[in-house]
Amino acid sequence: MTCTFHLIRRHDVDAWAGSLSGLYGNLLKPSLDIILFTSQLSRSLGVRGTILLFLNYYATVRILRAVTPAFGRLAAVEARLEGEYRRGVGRVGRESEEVAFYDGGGREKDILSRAYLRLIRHVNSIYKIRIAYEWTEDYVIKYLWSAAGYGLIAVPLLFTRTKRSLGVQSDSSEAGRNRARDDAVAGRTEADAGGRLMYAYKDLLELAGLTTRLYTLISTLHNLPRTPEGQVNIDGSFEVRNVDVAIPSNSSGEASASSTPTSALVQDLSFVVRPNEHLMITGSNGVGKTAIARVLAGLWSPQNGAFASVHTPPNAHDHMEPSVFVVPQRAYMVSGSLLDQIIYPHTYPEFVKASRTVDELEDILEKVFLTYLPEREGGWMTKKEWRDVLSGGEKQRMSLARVFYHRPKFAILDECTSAVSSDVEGRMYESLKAIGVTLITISLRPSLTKYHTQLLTLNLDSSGPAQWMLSRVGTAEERMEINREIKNLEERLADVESWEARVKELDELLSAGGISSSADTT
Ligand SMILES: Nc1ncnc2c1ncn2[C@@H]1O[C@H](COP(=O)(O)OP(=O)(O)OP(=O)(O)O)[C@@H](O)[C@H]1O
Repeated sequence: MTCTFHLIRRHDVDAWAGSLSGLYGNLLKPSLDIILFTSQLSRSLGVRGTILLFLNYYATVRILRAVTPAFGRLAAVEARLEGEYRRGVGRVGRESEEVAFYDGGGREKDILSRAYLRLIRHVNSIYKIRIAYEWTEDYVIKYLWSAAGYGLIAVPLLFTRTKRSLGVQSDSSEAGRNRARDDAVAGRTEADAGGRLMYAYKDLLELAGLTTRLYTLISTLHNLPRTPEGQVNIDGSFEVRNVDVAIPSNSSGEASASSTPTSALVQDLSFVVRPNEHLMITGSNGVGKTAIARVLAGLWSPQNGAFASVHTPPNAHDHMEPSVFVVPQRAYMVSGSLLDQIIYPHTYPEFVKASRTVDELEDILEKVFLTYLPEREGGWMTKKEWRDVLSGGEKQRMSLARVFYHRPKFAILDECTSAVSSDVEGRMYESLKAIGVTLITISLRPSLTKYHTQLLTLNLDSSGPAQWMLSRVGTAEERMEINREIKNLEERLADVESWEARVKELDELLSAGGISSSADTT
């Protein structure tokens, strides 16, 4: 029994706790080492001690099982939320120009903030659950097992009548061993502190890297060019005067003061688009058509110093709808429901606040030939990755649906119907004009010219900026009148031959009958 007393000591108790932790960590399956350990220990503990030991195992497992949260499910939800947030950040980064054209910054910030808050709330809830769980785990494993250990140590004392003097002797030698062990622990702790300092250095380096990244982000944001001050034309026209269109030349994006003629894509551009006078901008690839759209939308500063100006019509009084709406070349689909696609960059609460209705949206879908979509996709509130679900032509028609929804005074359409068939394209253009939207279309399709009244043609010039020419297209009535006149003249030209033949006949008659012609008489 004395032997038992020596064998079961504090470090044995610690070892049990460690083994149990390992056992629990291995999903409660008895591992080989715990079986060996228990069998060894049972020799010293006897039958009662072993039964108590197993009862303790059982109690611990039941308690930990009862308090263990579903960590697997929590981790899966965390991964999904983090994925959603990162996908959102990636989308905005990748399609930043489209978002800027739509003026959708606020909407995107709202979407990303919501995704971030959902993630952070979930992570915080995991931390809270983890604290409660780890607290319970520590208490059960440390204290329940310590208590059990001491109980087992007491077994020989409680159930035998041997002399305690032996225990006293052993105590004094035990105290010596304990001191030695404490010294060893102190030494280990110092070494451990040194190790922690090294880890702290690594953490500091990581922190410095993150700080640099943050600094770069803040200084880049700080250096961004100020959005050009919008000048408003009270008469409601869109006016561009003496503007040089050039690629922003430095990282700060400021219009280059030394903007030489060679750096400008188009030089000294001027035109006025009055309401219902539609302008088409055409020219070969890379000539600078989209660059003009960027200047018109206020993304690039107009250059040419004080001479340059871009005047836009004033926004609506309630600021709910913009006076100018841009549909970019690449169709942009926002994350959200089918309804969100049409009302973008508005949110659903804004849609409700503006008293707009689903019936209106159905009318709009009719105008862009997408009436089948809500039924096919399972309703207006269906959420999908629309970028992948809709075809190229469907995405472009959805982009045009936004113009029908927002009804701006001017719509800048940057080759946004290139994947739509010509007849459908023409009908959509007619519908837009019918609701009073003035079009500024960028296109390479000559078939679109007839929907416009002015044509701005850009011609590439290898020696410098593109040459531009503004011409009048004419209304449909004017074109019909000209056609009528041409037909009339052609009909009259067809009679020329018969008139010539008659003149010849008359000449022959005069010469044969001796009748002198009026010309001869005179
Ligand atoms: N951000 C930029 N940085 C550098 N070069 C640019 C930038 N944006 C446009 N460019 C260049 O400016 C020129 C005009 O581009 P732009 O997109 O306006 O052409 P485009 O006439 O619209 O052509 P396309 O018909 O192919 O759409 C191109 O040579 C293009 O490479």
